[in-house]
Amino acid sequence: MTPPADAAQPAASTITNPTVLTSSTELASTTTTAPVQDASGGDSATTAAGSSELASIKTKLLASLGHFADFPIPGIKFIDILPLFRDPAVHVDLLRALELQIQKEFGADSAHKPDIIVGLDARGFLFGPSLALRLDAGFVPVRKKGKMPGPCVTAAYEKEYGTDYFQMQEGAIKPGQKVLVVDDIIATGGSAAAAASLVKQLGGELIGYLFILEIPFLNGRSKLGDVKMVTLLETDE
Ligand SMILES: O=P(O)(O)OC[C@H]1O[C@H](OP(=O)(O)OP(=O)(O)O)[C@H](O)[C@@H]1O
Ligand SMILES: Nc1ncnc2[nH]cnc12
Repeated sequence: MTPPADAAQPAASTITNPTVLTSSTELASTTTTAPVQDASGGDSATTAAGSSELASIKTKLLASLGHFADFPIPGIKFIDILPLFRDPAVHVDLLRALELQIQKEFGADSAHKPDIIVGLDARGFLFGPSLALRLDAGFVPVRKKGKMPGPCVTAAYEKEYGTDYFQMQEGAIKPGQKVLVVDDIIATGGSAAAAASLVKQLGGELIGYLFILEIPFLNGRSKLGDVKMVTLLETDE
């Protein structure tokens, strides 16, 4: 199967901590258009308190992940993000951390305020719509082939354990709209690169990717080209 023909340059953002992406670097001095306010009236992600809150939440989120050997096929170490949604307190923490991470990474640059959050089938649907509401953006799904009515654009891709097809409904993104692609995990990067190809087919402007978790040894970010990639957590498994 031919993977999407996206560029193969490493993404701009670099991860330094092998386990938790804490805020060791200075936080952005300004915020996105949907800032989170802290108790002092400042934007949370710009304060030391915001930075410390983000680090603390990340530790809790990492501890909530599940780990399963040989699923869905032998040799795969499957990381289960579903426990993040079982406990409402952890679910709230997750959304808060994603919002803070976006503030930190994208700052107030209006060029990086998304019009549309694109979530990938199926786990990107678990948090994409909630995040879109927080960012005052629309939500558009990328689905596996054959699930949506009407004319669709299609992209084939290979992932860590197989080949698949993604689709997006024609007209779901208007030409020139700024798009942030979100998903739970980036492994080989095949799924995210296919989603990017669909966004481009519809004329959207891809401004970045956001993942809850990265599996770095699979080097998925090498498939994403020169587009900003933000990840909350990473694992060395
Ligand atoms: O970086 P990649 O190698 O492409 O892998 C990452 C993708 O794999 C998983 O989805 P999966 O295709 O298993 O579908 P699901 O969400 O429906 O379980 C995961 O939710 C990502 O979408
Ligand atoms: N190792 C993994 N764990 C969970 N989801 C995945 N999607 C692709 N690879 C995965």
